[in-house]
Amino acid sequence: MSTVGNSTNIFWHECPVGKADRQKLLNQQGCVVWITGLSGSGKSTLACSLGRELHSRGNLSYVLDGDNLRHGLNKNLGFSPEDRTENIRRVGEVSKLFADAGLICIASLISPYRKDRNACRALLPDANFVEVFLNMPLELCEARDPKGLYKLARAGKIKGFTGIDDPYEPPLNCEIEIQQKDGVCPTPNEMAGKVVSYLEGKGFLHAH
Ligand SMILES: Nc1ncnc2c1ncn2[C@@H]1O[C@H](COP(=O)(O)OS(=O)(=O)O)[C@@H](OP(=O)(O)O)[C@H]1O
Ligand SMILES: Nc1ncnc2c1ncn2[C@@H]1O[C@H](COP(=O)(O)OP(=O)(O)O)[C@@H](O)[C@H]1O
Repeated sequence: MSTVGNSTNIFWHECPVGKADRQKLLNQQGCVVWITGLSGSGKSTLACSLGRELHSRGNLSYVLDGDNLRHGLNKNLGFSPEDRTENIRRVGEVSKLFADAGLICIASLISPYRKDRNACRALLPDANFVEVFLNMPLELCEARDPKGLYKLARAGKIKGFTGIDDPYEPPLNCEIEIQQKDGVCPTPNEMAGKVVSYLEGKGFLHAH
């Protein structure tokens, strides 16, 4: 019996079917691919491309996209520092559950604060958290501006927009960094290929 946070007198109930059993069934290792970067850097594009590639290889994955989760699980949260932290905390916990289910969980959120991403990492065995930094220049993201949000932020109509008047803290030790090469961004397929190669190399795409 123990106390966790505000929960008192709680127990942990162990089930007979565990992570190892599910991984065997799925023939893969559960993990979290955490994609971070500015709005417009290509997070959702990479998440979808990676999801498609894994699906075609027979691997089960699930995409947790920041924008989409704010339509449900996180719809009571805004973009204050406290709300962003709570947003990332919740998605970190959900990602942990998906990884425990044996899936390749693909989380794509701006997740601008290093300490929040590191807290998500700390929920899992370190090797099972694969941080992917979409390191695209602000100028490129702003030029893309598919939702017109940078324009609104520059006009002062959105306050606290990441990269404009709100901080983004780049990772110091991520597993994968995706950058432009000679001023050219890799294609979505190339970006996904880089992540698949990493997962393959680490043995996540097969049962051990
Ligand atoms: N103030 C502000 N700053 C940044 N982004 C904003 C803001 N207001 C709305 N949006 C839209 O919300 C999307 C980011 O949501 P996230 O949950 O990923 O953000 S965070 O991780 O909590 O910072 C983000 O989507 P992406 O472009 O997919 O990143 C924006 O469309
Ligand atoms: N690798 C890429 N090459 C060219 N365009 C891209 C690439 N990745 C994303 N885009 C485009 O950039 C815009 C922003 O991508 P998106 O995935 O929505 O970013 P985010 O989820 O980080 O906001 C979209 O219009 C998308 O088509």
